[in-house]
Amino acid sequence: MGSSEDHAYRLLNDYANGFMVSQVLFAACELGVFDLLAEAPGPLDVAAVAAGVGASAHGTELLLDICVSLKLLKVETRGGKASYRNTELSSDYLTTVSPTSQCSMLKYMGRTSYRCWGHLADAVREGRNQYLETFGVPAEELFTAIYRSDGERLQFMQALQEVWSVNGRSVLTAFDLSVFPLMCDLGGDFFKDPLPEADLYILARVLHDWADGKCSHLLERIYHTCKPGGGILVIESLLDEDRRGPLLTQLYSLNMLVQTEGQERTPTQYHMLLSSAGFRDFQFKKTGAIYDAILARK
Ligand SMILES: C[S@@+](CC[C@H](N)C(=O)[O-])C[C@H]1O[C@@H](n2cnc3c(N)ncnc32)[C@H](O)[C@@H]1O
Repeated sequence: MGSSEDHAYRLLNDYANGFMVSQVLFAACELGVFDLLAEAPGPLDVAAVAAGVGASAHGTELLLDICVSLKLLKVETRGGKASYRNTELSSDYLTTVSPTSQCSMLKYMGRTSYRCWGHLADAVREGRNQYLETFGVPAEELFTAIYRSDGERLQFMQALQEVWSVNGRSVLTAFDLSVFPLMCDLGGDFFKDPLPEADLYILARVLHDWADGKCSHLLERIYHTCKPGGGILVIESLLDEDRRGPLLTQLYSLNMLVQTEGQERTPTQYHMLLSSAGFRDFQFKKTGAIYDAILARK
């Protein structure tokens, strides 16, 4: 007990040091390490990477070697000189040119979510998001901090799309949507503006931002505008019914606490919200990927 050989102690250390791994990813993307290596004609040494990303040689060397340990980079040493190149993982997901790039998502997480998570204990204590403490923005303005500049707005938009470049297929093929000729992804102010008439309304990662009252208000508005026989496709990460998993969805729910007014929900919770708004024929599909799909009909 209590020795560094102890499994429990190692696990504790892994958990405690996990934030450093996230920061390595965020920083390497922010500095453009993977893009530089993707554009280079061959592997680059520390001095070339440091010069290319405008960073210190010492810091760059530490960062690159950790990336090797994390399997984000490969290193080869010739004549005592180390040269680095991207692995398949970083080429696929960490270079901006890749169609499955997650760079904007990681930059958004580093610049926005991570900063809110720094106030997690307060969020738990107070049961509300931490925008005021983190960005000086009123807690009820959920998207003011995220859209705090044109650059951040664009970054967030790209981040949203990046997730679907990897996860889109599994949620859009969960149900046969060919019976819905006219689909609508809502824009404008969906709480106030008139909604366009459609056969299918897609609400992806929207309900998890809001408390039950606002979700019900939005779903009732959609129900009233939806064509008879039409439907609603809700795309969210579903919690297990006992709310004790999956771990990633539990973490997302905590993220909703620090960043929104909402939470991740179980299939039963979504069923209740949808049926009280009038929707019937509730079906849900766990896709096995990060996001799941729910379909209900008018
Ligand atoms: C978590 S994002 C999900 C976006 C997109 N559906 C996706 O899955 O990639 C939530 C979106 O809701 C939008 N939003 C927030 N309040 C809104 C409102 N009152 N009317 C319309 N859109 C709103 C935000 O701008 C943001 O783009």
